[in-house]
Amino acid sequence: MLRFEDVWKRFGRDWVLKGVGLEVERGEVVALLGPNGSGKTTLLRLAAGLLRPTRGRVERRGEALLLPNPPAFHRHLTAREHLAYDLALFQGSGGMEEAVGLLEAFGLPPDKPLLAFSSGMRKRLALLRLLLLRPGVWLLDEPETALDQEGRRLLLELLEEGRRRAAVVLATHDLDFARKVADRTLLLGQG
Ligand SMILES: Nc1ncnc2c1ncn2[C@@H]1O[C@H](COP(=O)(O)OP(=O)(O)OP(=O)(O)O)[C@@H](O)[C@H]1O
Repeated sequence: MLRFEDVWKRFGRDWVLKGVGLEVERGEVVALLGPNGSGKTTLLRLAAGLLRPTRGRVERRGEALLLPNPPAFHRHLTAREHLAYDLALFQGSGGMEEAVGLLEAFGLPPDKPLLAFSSGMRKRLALLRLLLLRPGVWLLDEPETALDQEGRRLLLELLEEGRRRAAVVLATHDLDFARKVADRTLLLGQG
């Protein structure tokens, strides 16, 4: 579903990624590890097609959804309005009835503007979009942050679902979390 072939990325004079190779198929969860500034977010943005490699190739089959950290939303919309907007943009996704059911299951108020959501609530909404919009490639930037215990439980369940439906790449600083959820890890920032 996702393939990086000898990918190099430079910003100005600084090389952030140097010859990254990566292949992720449906059914696999790969964790990106590495210190601050080692290029994890850059790799996710390349995978999403938001950046181009300076050298090398990035290939992807199917739609990708990037969950940035913190999640980015149109803050004046309510959760229900935002999901209606998302559904209009994404092909092959679920319907509004499913959206409302998921909001309930994730404990989120449908009619409150998102600017009144806490950071954990925004994170939950971002995770919910993965189930609703059904992308083939899930790109998650520090998905475990801002979540309470119940939110973390939802995330672990969601990643099991992700493993069934998609190719999943996630960036994290939490080694225990990476060990628990990932089939493989890729360590960035090593020379
Ligand atoms: N658009 C950009 N323009 C210039 N430099 C950038 C840009 N995006 C990222 N960088 C630089 O690339 C390097 C890698 O950044 P990136 O955000 O990918 O790291 P990261 O591993 O995700 O870090 P963190 O763990 O802090 O989230 C940093 O030095 C950063 O300043």
